[in-house]
Amino acid sequence: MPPNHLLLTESMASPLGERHRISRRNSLTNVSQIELDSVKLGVEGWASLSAGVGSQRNLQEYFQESTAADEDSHLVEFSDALQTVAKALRQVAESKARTVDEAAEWKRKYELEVVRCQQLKQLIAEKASVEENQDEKSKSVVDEQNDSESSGGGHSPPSFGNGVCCSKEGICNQQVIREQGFANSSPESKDYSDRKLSSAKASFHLAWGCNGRSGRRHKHDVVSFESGNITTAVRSNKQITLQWDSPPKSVFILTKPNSVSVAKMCGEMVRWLKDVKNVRVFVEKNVKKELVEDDSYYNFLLACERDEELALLHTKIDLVITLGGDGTVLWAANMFKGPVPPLVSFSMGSLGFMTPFQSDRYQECLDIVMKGPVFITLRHRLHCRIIRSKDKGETDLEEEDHLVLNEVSIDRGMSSYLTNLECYCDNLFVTCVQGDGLILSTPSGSTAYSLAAGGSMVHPQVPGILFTPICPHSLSFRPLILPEHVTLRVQIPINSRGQAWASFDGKDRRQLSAGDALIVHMSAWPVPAACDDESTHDFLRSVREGLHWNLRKSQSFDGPREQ
Ligand SMILES: NC(=O)c1ccc[n+]([C@@H]2O[C@H](COP(=O)([O-])OP(=O)(O)OC[C@H]3O[C@@H](n4cnc5c(N)ncnc54)[C@H](O)[C@@H]3O)[C@@H](O)[C@H]2O)c1
Ligand SMILES: Nc1ncnc2c1ncn2[C@@H]1O[C@H](COP(=O)(O)OP(=O)(O)OP(=O)(O)O)[C@@H](O)[C@H]1O
Repeated sequence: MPPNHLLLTESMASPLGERHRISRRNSLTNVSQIELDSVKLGVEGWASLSAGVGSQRNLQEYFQESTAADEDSHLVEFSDALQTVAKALRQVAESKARTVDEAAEWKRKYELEVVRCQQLKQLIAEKASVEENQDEKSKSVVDEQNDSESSGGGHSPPSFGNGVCCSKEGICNQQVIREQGFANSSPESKDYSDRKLSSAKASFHLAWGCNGRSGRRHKHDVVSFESGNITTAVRSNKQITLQWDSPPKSVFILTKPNSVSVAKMCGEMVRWLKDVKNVRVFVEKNVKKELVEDDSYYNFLLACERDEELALLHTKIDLVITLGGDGTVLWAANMFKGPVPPLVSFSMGSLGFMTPFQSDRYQECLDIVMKGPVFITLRHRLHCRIIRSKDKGETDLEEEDHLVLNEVSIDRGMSSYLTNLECYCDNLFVTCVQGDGLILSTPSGSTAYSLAAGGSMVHPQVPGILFTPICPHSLSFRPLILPEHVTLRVQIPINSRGQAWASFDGKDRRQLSAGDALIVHMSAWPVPAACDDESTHDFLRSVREGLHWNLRKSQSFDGPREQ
């Protein structure tokens, strides 16, 4: 027995013990395997000693090396296993998010289909009533003729314009305003007065031409109505013209709050619209109250008192007028969750990027717009849907919809962590936003928050969705512009460190928790904004005058020095 036998067996105990533990954890070995290993190690150690190489130091090094190598290989195995599990978890999360997304998309299609069916039903009912009216009319004419023939005189029957325009033109914006169920209303009932208001809504059509108003090229009608509401079913990047078929009869004025000059202008405009233009004027509830408090003359003003009335506002209003800045335009757009009547925005704010009309020339401007034809910019909006995933339960999903004219932004709010936003475009993974957040903007919003975050300025008629990161923590994360038809999904990963916050046109902040998703696509309901001059001229003027774009003193040229 060598003198250091004792030392040898003690030194062997520790590494084998460690190995034993690891093997047990992995359930790969059993007792006999460990015994075999011990014998092997003992023999190898003994052999090296007996070969005369061994010293106490050599033995220690030998055992340290073999232990480290063993541990390394098990750690590698362990980390491989962890990676496989992580990959599987990610695939499950992705497929779940995809399913949620697809469900939302189907729901959206279903809702559109329901709307379409309702409109078709309305159309059919409308045609039937027109035919009935015509039958009755011809019958009464025949009756009258008979009467006059029999009595030798008489007068014409009362004329109801109901549906004549629609029967003549096919689809026009009159159709949407006739709510079902009015047929039996008595003249005293509220329904009847609503109906009177509704059926007085003006009719118009849109057209686009390649060279604008003065162009010689033929202008084509754009059938972009769905029962009279402007949709983006047919989008055109050409200049669009709005032509009234009958003059506008009802106007809704929206004003910036807490401004004396705006309130004064509103009062003046209301008088002019009533006395000179003879139109019905709607204002917000609080505005009517303030005006009436000052002067009882304003008692004739109409205001929507109930939410249900607000939801049907588009069926009563021919023209929306805003007095304020861009915020008032956003406010007006937000009031219409579906179709939006043509909008005329007067500049009474500081920047006024989307407010082309000068308020001191309001009579002249409104005269032109109400007479038509007038150029309009179809400002596209984004439809945003928050899908909540409470406790990750499949059935426990809450949904919430928003329509934005500028943008939806997702930021880190009060959290000091970087955002971790997984972004998908039509279910294709795009990127993970690590930074302060992300802006999904319309071309109209490209000159607002997105611009401040480094996004491009885009003409409002260019169809697309801007994908602009906010302070990304990566040198190569540049903004993108995606085509208008895509559906974007921003997913808060389950393992996200912090929460995120979504804002819609800078308002209605909503917290997004891990597992929640935001789905964004182009809405079918744009804001038809009247142009002062023409869409491109208005845009370039705003860029130059509002933002002082590329303002620089020209270099001087005094000519070459004379030799
Ligand atoms: N860092 C930023 O630039 C920043 C930060 C937050 C919000 N915003 C913008 O403010 C908007 C909300 O506007 P608000 O008036 O209710 O808030 P606000 O009163 O804070 O005004 C924001 C400013 O943005 C301007 N603005 C708004 N929409 C614009 C557009 N489409 N093009 C050019 N400028 C525009 C307004 O004229 C105003 O000067 C949000 O939709 C967002 O785009 C910008
Ligand atoms: N009718 C309204 N009711 C309540 N709030 C409104 C209304 N119209 C506008 N606002 C809000 O008032 C704020 C200021 O409005 P707006 O941006 O039009 O004026 P401004 O700040 O003077 O103009 P600018 O944006 O050009 O600087 C905005 O936050 C907007 O959301």
